[in-house]
Amino acid sequence: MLNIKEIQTHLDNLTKPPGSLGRLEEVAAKLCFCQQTLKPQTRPRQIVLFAADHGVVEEGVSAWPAEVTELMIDNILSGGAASSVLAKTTQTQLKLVDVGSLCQNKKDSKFYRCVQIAKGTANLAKVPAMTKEQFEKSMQIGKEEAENAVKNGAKILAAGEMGIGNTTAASCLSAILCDVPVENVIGPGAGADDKILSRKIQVVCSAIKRIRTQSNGNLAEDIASVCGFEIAAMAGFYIKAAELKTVMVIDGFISTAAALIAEVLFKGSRDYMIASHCSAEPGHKVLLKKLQLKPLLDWSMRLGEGTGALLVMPLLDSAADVMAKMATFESAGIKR
Ligand SMILES: Cc1cc2ncn([C@H]3O[C@H](COP(=O)(O)O)[C@@H](O)[C@H]3O)c2cc1C
Ligand SMILES: O=C(O)c1cccnc1
Repeated sequence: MLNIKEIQTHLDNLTKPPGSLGRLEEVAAKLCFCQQTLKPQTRPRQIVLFAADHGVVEEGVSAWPAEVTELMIDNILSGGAASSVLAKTTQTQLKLVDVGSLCQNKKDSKFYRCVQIAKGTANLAKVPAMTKEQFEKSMQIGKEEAENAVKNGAKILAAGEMGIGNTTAASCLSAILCDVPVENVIGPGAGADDKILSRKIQVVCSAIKRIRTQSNGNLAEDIASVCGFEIAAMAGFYIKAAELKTVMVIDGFISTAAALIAEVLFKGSRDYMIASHCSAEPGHKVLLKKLQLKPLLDWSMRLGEGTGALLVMPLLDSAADVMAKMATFESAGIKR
Protein backbone atom coordinates (compact mmCIF):
# COMPACT_ATOMS: atom_id res chain seq x y z
CA MET A 1 0.00 0.00 0.00
CA LEU A 2 1.45 3.32 -1.16
CA ASN A 3 0.97 5.81 1.66
CA ILE A 4 0.75 9.60 1.65
CA LYS A 5 4.21 9.92 3.23
CA GLU A 6 5.87 7.98 0.38
CA ILE A 7 4.01 10.09 -2.18
CA GLN A 8 5.10 13.28 -0.42
CA THR A 9 8.71 12.08 -0.29
CA HIS A 10 8.67 11.50 -4.05
CA LEU A 11 7.13 14.95 -4.65
CA ASP A 12 9.85 16.51 -2.48
CA ASN A 13 12.58 14.65 -4.40
CA LEU A 14 11.54 16.27 -7.69
CA THR A 15 13.68 19.18 -8.92
CA LYS A 16 11.80 22.07 -7.30
CA PRO A 17 11.72 23.62 -3.85
CA PRO A 18 9.36 21.43 -1.78
CA GLY A 19 5.75 22.53 -2.12
CA SER A 20 6.54 25.11 -4.81
CA LEU A 21 3.95 23.74 -7.23
CA GLY A 22 1.32 24.55 -4.64
CA ARG A 23 -2.03 22.92 -5.15
CA LEU A 24 -0.82 21.10 -8.26
CA GLU A 25 1.11 18.93 -5.80
CA GLU A 26 -2.07 18.32 -3.81
CA VAL A 27 -3.84 17.11 -6.96
CA ALA A 28 -0.84 14.96 -7.92
CA ALA A 29 -0.78 13.38 -4.46
CA LYS A 30 -4.52 12.64 -4.61
CA LEU A 31 -4.20 10.98 -8.02
CA CYS A 32 -1.28 8.88 -6.76
CA PHE A 33 -3.01 7.85 -3.57
CA CYS A 34 -6.30 6.91 -5.25
CA GLN A 35 -4.57 5.03 -8.06
CA GLN A 36 -1.87 3.61 -5.75
CA THR A 37 0.98 4.50 -8.07
CA LEU A 38 3.60 7.25 -8.49
CA LYS A 39 2.73 7.33 -12.19
CA PRO A 40 -0.97 8.17 -12.22
CA GLN A 41 -3.00 8.19 -15.42
CA THR A 42 -5.63 10.69 -16.47
CA ARG A 43 -6.60 9.18 -19.81
CA PRO A 44 -8.80 7.75 -21.11
CA ARG A 45 -11.45 9.59 -19.14
CA GLN A 46 -15.19 9.77 -19.31
CA ILE A 47 -17.90 12.24 -18.42
CA VAL A 48 -21.48 11.03 -18.16
CA LEU A 49 -24.19 13.71 -18.35
CA PHE A 50 -27.47 12.63 -16.78
CA ALA A 51 -30.60 14.40 -18.02
CA ALA A 52 -34.10 14.57 -16.56
CA ASP A 53 -37.06 16.88 -16.12
CA HIS A 54 -38.64 18.28 -12.99
CA GLY A 55 -42.36 18.53 -12.24
CA VAL A 56 -41.69 21.54 -10.01
CA VAL A 57 -41.04 23.68 -13.11
CA GLU A 58 -44.83 24.16 -13.33
CA GLU A 59 -44.53 26.32 -10.18
CA GLY A 60 -42.55 28.94 -12.11
CA VAL A 61 -39.19 28.32 -10.38
CA SER A 62 -36.98 28.58 -13.49
CA ALA A 63 -36.43 31.31 -16.03
CA TRP A 64 -36.72 28.62 -18.72
CA PRO A 65 -39.46 26.19 -19.78
CA ALA A 66 -39.03 22.44 -19.38
CA GLU A 67 -38.78 21.99 -23.18
CA VAL A 68 -35.25 23.40 -23.01
CA THR A 69 -34.06 20.14 -21.42
CA GLU A 70 -34.91 18.24 -24.60
CA LEU A 71 -33.47 20.91 -26.87
CA MET A 72 -30.24 20.88 -24.85
CA ILE A 73 -30.04 17.09 -24.99
CA ASP A 74 -30.09 17.38 -28.78
CA ASN A 75 -27.58 20.22 -28.64
CA ILE A 76 -25.21 18.25 -26.41
CA LEU A 77 -25.44 15.22 -28.69
CA SER A 78 -24.83 17.25 -31.84
CA GLY A 79 -21.75 18.94 -30.37
CA GLY A 80 -23.00 22.49 -29.88
CA ALA A 81 -23.30 22.68 -26.08
CA ALA A 82 -20.56 24.07 -23.81
CA SER A 83 -20.12 20.58 -22.38
CA SER A 84 -19.71 19.02 -25.84
CA VAL A 85 -17.15 21.62 -26.84
CA LEU A 86 -15.14 21.30 -23.61
CA ALA A 87 -15.26 17.50 -23.76
CA LYS A 88 -13.67 17.71 -27.19
CA THR A 89 -11.09 20.31 -26.14
CA THR A 90 -10.04 18.23 -23.15
CA GLN A 91 -10.27 14.87 -24.94
CA THR A 92 -12.84 13.50 -22.54
CA GLN A 93 -15.32 10.96 -23.82
CA LEU A 94 -18.87 12.23 -23.29
CA LYS A 95 -21.99 10.11 -22.88
CA LEU A 96 -25.49 11.38 -22.21
CA VAL A 97 -27.92 9.23 -20.24
CA ASP A 98 -31.56 10.29 -20.22
CA VAL A 99 -32.91 9.05 -16.89
CA GLY A 100 -36.22 10.88 -17.03
CA SER A 101 -36.69 13.77 -19.43
CA LEU A 102 -39.89 14.56 -21.27
CA CYS A 103 -38.22 13.54 -24.57
CA GLN A 104 -39.34 10.86 -26.95
CA ASN A 105 -36.95 7.91 -26.87
CA LYS A 106 -34.09 8.09 -29.34
CA LYS A 107 -32.00 5.19 -30.53
CA ASP A 108 -29.24 4.22 -28.06
CA SER A 109 -25.62 4.50 -29.15
CA LYS A 110 -22.16 4.47 -27.60
CA PHE A 111 -22.73 8.10 -26.58
CA TYR A 112 -26.40 8.05 -25.65
CA ARG A 113 -28.64 5.88 -23.51
CA CYS A 114 -32.31 6.39 -22.88
CA VAL A 115 -33.54 4.75 -19.71
CA GLN A 116 -36.27 7.03 -18.44
CA ILE A 117 -37.55 6.18 -14.97
CA ALA A 118 -40.55 8.43 -15.71
CA LYS A 119 -41.33 11.44 -17.87
CA GLY A 120 -40.05 13.90 -15.28
CA THR A 121 -40.44 13.87 -11.50
CA ALA A 122 -43.64 14.77 -9.70
CA ASN A 123 -44.00 18.36 -8.51
CA LEU A 124 -42.05 18.47 -5.24
CA ALA A 125 -43.95 21.58 -4.16
CA LYS A 126 -47.06 19.43 -3.74
CA VAL A 127 -46.01 15.78 -3.41
CA PRO A 128 -42.81 13.74 -3.10
CA ALA A 129 -40.81 14.11 -6.32
CA MET A 130 -40.26 10.37 -6.59
CA THR A 131 -40.71 7.16 -4.68
CA LYS A 132 -37.87 5.47 -2.84
CA GLU A 133 -37.99 2.74 -5.51
CA GLN A 134 -37.52 5.30 -8.30
CA PHE A 135 -34.66 6.85 -6.33
CA GLU A 136 -32.95 3.48 -6.02
CA LYS A 137 -33.52 2.70 -9.71
CA SER A 138 -31.94 6.03 -10.71
CA MET A 139 -28.95 5.39 -8.44
CA GLN A 140 -28.57 1.94 -9.96
CA ILE A 141 -28.35 3.41 -13.47
CA GLY A 142 -25.63 5.78 -12.27
CA LYS A 143 -23.75 2.88 -10.74
CA GLU A 144 -23.96 0.92 -13.99
CA GLU A 145 -22.55 3.88 -15.92
CA ALA A 146 -19.57 4.27 -13.58
CA GLU A 147 -18.91 0.55 -13.64
CA ASN A 148 -19.02 0.41 -17.45
CA ALA A 149 -16.78 3.43 -17.80
CA VAL A 150 -14.15 1.90 -15.53
CA LYS A 151 -14.51 -1.46 -17.30
CA ASN A 152 -13.84 0.36 -20.58
CA GLY A 153 -10.62 1.76 -19.14
CA ALA A 154 -11.57 5.21 -17.80
CA LYS A 155 -8.97 6.40 -15.30
CA ILE A 156 -10.86 9.54 -14.34
CA LEU A 157 -14.64 9.92 -14.11
CA ALA A 158 -16.88 12.97 -14.07
CA ALA A 159 -20.62 13.44 -14.05
CA GLY A 160 -22.78 16.36 -15.08
CA GLU A 161 -26.45 17.14 -15.49
CA MET A 162 -29.06 18.76 -17.67
CA GLY A 163 -32.55 19.37 -16.32
CA ILE A 164 -34.47 22.62 -16.22
CA GLY A 165 -35.59 23.22 -12.63
CA ASN A 166 -32.86 21.17 -11.01
CA THR A 167 -31.39 24.02 -8.94
CA THR A 168 -34.67 23.99 -6.99
CA ALA A 169 -34.17 20.29 -6.17
CA ALA A 170 -30.50 20.92 -5.34
CA SER A 171 -31.48 23.77 -3.00
CA CYS A 172 -33.92 21.51 -1.14
CA LEU A 173 -31.26 18.82 -0.83
CA SER A 174 -28.66 21.31 0.40
CA ALA A 175 -30.99 22.74 3.05
CA ILE A 176 -31.82 19.26 4.35
CA LEU A 177 -28.37 17.70 4.20
CA CYS A 178 -26.42 20.72 5.49
CA ASP A 179 -29.12 21.85 7.92
CA VAL A 180 -28.78 25.51 6.94
CA PRO A 181 -31.41 28.20 6.35
CA VAL A 182 -33.03 28.03 2.92
CA GLU A 183 -31.84 31.57 2.00
CA ASN A 184 -28.22 30.36 2.15
CA VAL A 185 -28.74 27.77 -0.57
CA ILE A 186 -30.99 29.47 -3.11
CA GLY A 187 -29.80 31.45 -6.08
CA PRO A 188 -30.86 32.45 -9.58
CA GLY A 189 -29.99 29.11 -11.20
CA ALA A 190 -30.16 29.58 -14.97
CA GLY A 191 -31.15 33.25 -14.58
CA ALA A 192 -34.20 33.64 -12.35
CA ASP A 193 -35.32 37.24 -11.85
CA ASP A 194 -36.59 38.54 -8.49
CA LYS A 195 -40.14 37.31 -9.08
CA ILE A 196 -39.05 33.78 -9.99
CA LEU A 197 -36.55 33.81 -7.14
CA SER A 198 -39.16 34.64 -4.51
CA ARG A 199 -41.41 31.86 -5.85
CA LYS A 200 -38.44 29.49 -5.69
CA ILE A 201 -37.83 30.42 -2.03
CA GLN A 202 -41.52 29.77 -1.19
CA VAL A 203 -41.46 26.40 -2.96
CA VAL A 204 -38.23 25.24 -1.30
CA CYS A 205 -39.42 26.41 2.14
CA SER A 206 -42.70 24.53 1.83
CA ALA A 207 -40.98 21.33 0.62
CA ILE A 208 -38.55 21.49 3.55
CA LYS A 209 -41.40 22.11 5.95
CA ARG A 210 -43.23 19.08 4.58
CA ILE A 211 -40.18 16.91 5.14
CA ARG A 212 -39.55 18.26 8.63
CA THR A 213 -43.14 17.70 9.69
CA GLN A 214 -43.90 14.45 7.86
CA SER A 215 -40.58 12.58 7.78
CA ASN A 216 -40.60 9.09 9.23
CA GLY A 217 -36.87 9.39 9.83
CA ASN A 218 -35.81 7.54 6.70
CA LEU A 219 -33.14 9.80 5.18
CA ALA A 220 -33.16 8.12 1.74
CA GLU A 221 -36.92 8.72 1.55
CA ASP A 222 -36.50 12.37 2.53
CA ILE A 223 -33.81 12.79 -0.13
CA ALA A 224 -35.98 11.06 -2.75
CA SER A 225 -38.89 13.36 -1.99
CA VAL A 226 -37.02 16.43 -3.28
CA CYS A 227 -34.53 14.81 -5.64
CA GLY A 228 -34.27 14.62 -9.42
CA PHE A 229 -33.66 11.44 -11.40
CA GLU A 230 -30.43 12.90 -12.80
CA ILE A 231 -29.25 13.91 -9.31
CA ALA A 232 -29.93 10.44 -7.91
CA ALA A 233 -28.15 8.87 -10.90
CA MET A 234 -25.10 11.09 -10.28
CA ALA A 235 -25.10 10.03 -6.61
CA GLY A 236 -25.07 6.37 -7.68
CA PHE A 237 -22.33 7.13 -10.20
CA TYR A 238 -20.15 8.66 -7.46
CA ILE A 239 -20.79 5.80 -5.03
CA LYS A 240 -19.70 3.24 -7.60
CA ALA A 241 -16.65 5.31 -8.57
CA ALA A 242 -15.63 5.37 -4.90
CA GLU A 243 -16.24 1.62 -4.57
CA LEU A 244 -13.97 1.14 -7.58
CA LYS A 245 -11.40 3.56 -6.06
CA THR A 246 -11.59 5.77 -9.12
CA VAL A 247 -10.91 9.51 -9.00
CA MET A 248 -13.97 11.57 -9.84
CA VAL A 249 -14.07 15.23 -10.69
CA ILE A 250 -17.09 17.03 -9.26
CA ASP A 251 -18.74 19.86 -11.20
CA GLY A 252 -21.05 22.60 -9.87
CA PHE A 253 -23.87 23.10 -7.40
CA ILE A 254 -26.15 20.32 -8.59
CA SER A 255 -23.38 17.74 -9.02
CA THR A 256 -22.09 18.58 -5.56
CA ALA A 257 -25.55 18.02 -4.07
CA ALA A 258 -25.35 14.55 -5.63
CA ALA A 259 -21.82 14.15 -4.26
CA LEU A 260 -23.11 14.88 -0.76
CA ILE A 261 -25.88 12.29 -1.19
CA ALA A 262 -23.14 9.82 -2.17
CA GLU A 263 -21.09 10.67 0.93
CA VAL A 264 -24.12 10.39 3.20
CA LEU A 265 -25.11 6.99 1.77
CA PHE A 266 -21.58 5.63 1.27
CA LYS A 267 -19.16 7.22 3.70
CA GLY A 268 -15.69 7.85 2.36
CA SER A 269 -16.86 8.55 -1.22
CA ARG A 270 -15.45 12.07 -0.82
CA ASP A 271 -11.91 10.70 -0.55
CA TYR A 272 -12.01 10.01 -4.30
CA MET A 273 -13.47 13.40 -5.22
CA ILE A 274 -11.73 16.43 -6.66
CA ALA A 275 -13.87 19.59 -6.57
CA SER A 276 -13.32 21.35 -9.87
CA HIS A 277 -14.71 24.76 -9.04
CA CYS A 278 -16.98 26.85 -6.86
CA SER A 279 -20.08 27.91 -8.73
CA ALA A 280 -21.65 31.36 -8.43
CA GLU A 281 -24.77 29.61 -7.12
CA PRO A 282 -24.63 30.40 -3.36
CA GLY A 283 -25.44 26.90 -2.14
CA HIS A 284 -22.37 25.45 -3.76
CA LYS A 285 -19.91 26.69 -1.15
CA VAL A 286 -22.18 25.38 1.61
CA LEU A 287 -22.08 21.90 0.06
CA LEU A 288 -18.32 22.03 -0.54
CA LYS A 289 -17.75 23.00 3.08
CA LYS A 290 -19.90 20.11 4.29
CA LEU A 291 -17.90 17.73 2.10
CA GLN A 292 -14.64 19.39 3.19
CA LEU A 293 -13.59 19.78 -0.44
CA LYS A 294 -11.53 22.76 -1.61
CA PRO A 295 -12.39 23.72 -5.20
CA LEU A 296 -9.59 24.21 -7.72
CA LEU A 297 -11.15 27.21 -9.48
CA ASP A 298 -13.47 30.04 -8.51
CA TRP A 299 -14.40 31.42 -11.90
CA SER A 300 -17.99 32.57 -11.33
CA MET A 301 -19.26 29.79 -13.55
CA ARG A 302 -22.92 28.77 -13.08
CA LEU A 303 -23.79 26.44 -15.89
CA GLY A 304 -23.51 22.86 -14.70
CA GLU A 305 -23.62 20.32 -17.57
CA GLY A 306 -20.24 19.09 -16.30
CA THR A 307 -18.46 22.16 -17.68
CA GLY A 308 -16.41 22.95 -14.55
CA ALA A 309 -15.26 19.35 -14.27
CA LEU A 310 -14.21 19.33 -17.91
CA LEU A 311 -12.38 22.62 -17.61
CA VAL A 312 -9.96 21.29 -14.98
CA MET A 313 -9.04 18.09 -16.83
CA PRO A 314 -5.83 19.70 -18.20
CA LEU A 315 -4.84 20.53 -14.60
CA LEU A 316 -5.10 16.84 -13.77
CA ASP A 317 -2.99 16.02 -16.84
CA SER A 318 -0.36 18.47 -15.62
CA ALA A 319 -0.37 17.05 -12.10
CA ALA A 320 0.06 13.50 -13.43
CA ASP A 321 2.88 14.54 -15.78
CA VAL A 322 4.76 16.40 -13.05
CA MET A 323 4.65 13.29 -10.92
CA ALA A 324 5.65 10.86 -13.61
CA LYS A 325 8.06 12.84 -15.77
CA MET A 326 10.03 15.35 -13.66
CA ALA A 327 13.64 14.59 -12.82
CA THR A 328 14.63 13.93 -9.21
CA PHE A 329 17.45 15.87 -7.51
CA GLU A 330 19.49 12.68 -7.64
CA SER A 331 18.94 11.99 -11.37
CA ALA A 332 19.67 15.64 -12.24
CA GLY A 333 22.80 15.69 -10.07
CA ILE A 334 21.60 18.58 -7.92
CA LYS A 335 22.84 18.54 -4.32
CA ARG A 336 20.39 19.60 -1.60
C1 LIG B 1 -29.74 26.83 -22.39
C2 LIG B 1 -29.38 26.20 -21.07
C3 LIG B 1 -28.30 25.32 -20.99
C4 LIG B 1 -27.95 24.76 -19.77
N1 LIG B 1 -27.00 23.88 -19.43
C5 LIG B 1 -27.07 23.67 -18.15
N2 LIG B 1 -28.06 24.36 -17.59
C6 LIG B 1 -28.32 24.38 -16.16
O1 LIG B 1 -29.47 25.13 -15.84
C7 LIG B 1 -30.55 24.31 -15.39
C8 LIG B 1 -30.84 24.61 -13.97
O2 LIG B 1 -31.28 25.92 -13.74
P1 LIG B 1 -32.77 26.23 -13.29
O3 LIG B 1 -32.99 25.45 -12.05
O4 LIG B 1 -32.78 27.71 -13.04
O5 LIG B 1 -33.68 25.81 -14.40
C9 LIG B 1 -30.06 22.89 -15.55
O6 LIG B 1 -30.48 22.37 -16.77
C10 LIG B 1 -28.57 23.03 -15.48
O7 LIG B 1 -27.91 21.96 -16.07
C11 LIG B 1 -28.65 25.07 -18.59
C12 LIG B 1 -29.75 25.95 -18.65
C13 LIG B 1 -30.11 26.52 -19.89
C14 LIG B 1 -31.27 27.46 -19.96
O1 LIG C 1 -23.38 25.29 -10.50
C1 LIG C 1 -24.21 24.64 -11.15
O2 LIG C 1 -24.13 23.40 -11.27
C2 LIG C 1 -25.37 25.35 -11.81
C3 LIG C 1 -25.68 26.65 -11.52
C4 LIG C 1 -26.74 27.26 -12.16
C5 LIG C 1 -27.47 26.56 -13.06
N1 LIG C 1 -27.18 25.30 -13.33
C6 LIG C 1 -26.14 24.70 -12.72
